[in-house]
Amino acid sequence: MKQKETLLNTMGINYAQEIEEMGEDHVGTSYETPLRADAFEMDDDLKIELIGKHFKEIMHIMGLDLSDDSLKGTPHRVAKMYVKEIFSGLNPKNKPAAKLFENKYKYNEMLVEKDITFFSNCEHHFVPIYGKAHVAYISNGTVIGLSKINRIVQYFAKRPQVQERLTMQIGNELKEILGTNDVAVILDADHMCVSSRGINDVNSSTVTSFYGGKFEKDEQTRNEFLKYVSL
Ligand SMILES: Nc1nc2c(ncn2[C@@H]2O[C@H](COP(=O)(O)OP(=O)(O)OP(=O)(O)O)[C@@H](O)[C@H]2O)c(=O)[nH]1
Ligand SMILES: [Zn+2]
Repeated sequence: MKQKETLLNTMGINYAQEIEEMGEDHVGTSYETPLRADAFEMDDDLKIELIGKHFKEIMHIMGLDLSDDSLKGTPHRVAKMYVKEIFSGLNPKNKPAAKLFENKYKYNEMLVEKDITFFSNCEHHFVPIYGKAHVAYISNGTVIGLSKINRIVQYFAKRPQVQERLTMQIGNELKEILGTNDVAVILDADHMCVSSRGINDVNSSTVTSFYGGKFEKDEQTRNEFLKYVSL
């Protein structure tokens, strides 16, 4: 109960003032998602309750009749979807465990996991970004379970994102887990904030890349990766 009271106090005008007073301090300076230090003091159930309340208010302001039986469950549905699904990657407790193996078979070539479908959301408009991720690494004695590469991509995608940061978060996470700089990531994605609104361009897509170690320094290694990836 105390938790709820304290946290409710952070939700209104005071919260907005607090952010303003912090100025640029609350903005992340690196590839980390800019999160406040108290981001996970609230548990998921409370987050769902509060987001639902605010979403209901948004729908009410738009003039929608919340007694309509198709609309009345929407605030809770959206809140649950935000916390448990499309933004669940904000919470480090949802980070996938990386199953690692010893590279006993001494496979020393690059491994490419390509065409990993991902869904994310643009942090500027909160509408979908969706596309393919292509990931490569060269083992430094450790091998990662293939599905864990997909899971790492999905984990960082499930945040409000810009594509550049998503690319770097995936690349840096793999470097850390695998203990090697020899990691490459390419994302090729469509932004619905560009296609379904605004400039309404349905044909353009965005390509971003991350090259570490040999992928950065050695053109032949990079070209080999690019050969496997069809954009
Ligand atoms: N660099 C980058 N920009 C993005 C990404 N996703 C969306 N954007 C852009 O963020 C910008 C936000 O610009 P604003 O001018 O504040 O927003 P807006 O008025 O809705 O702009 P329009 O989309 O041009 O209508 C837009 O140009 C988006 O295309 C991303 O992943 N990376
Ligand atoms: Zn956008």
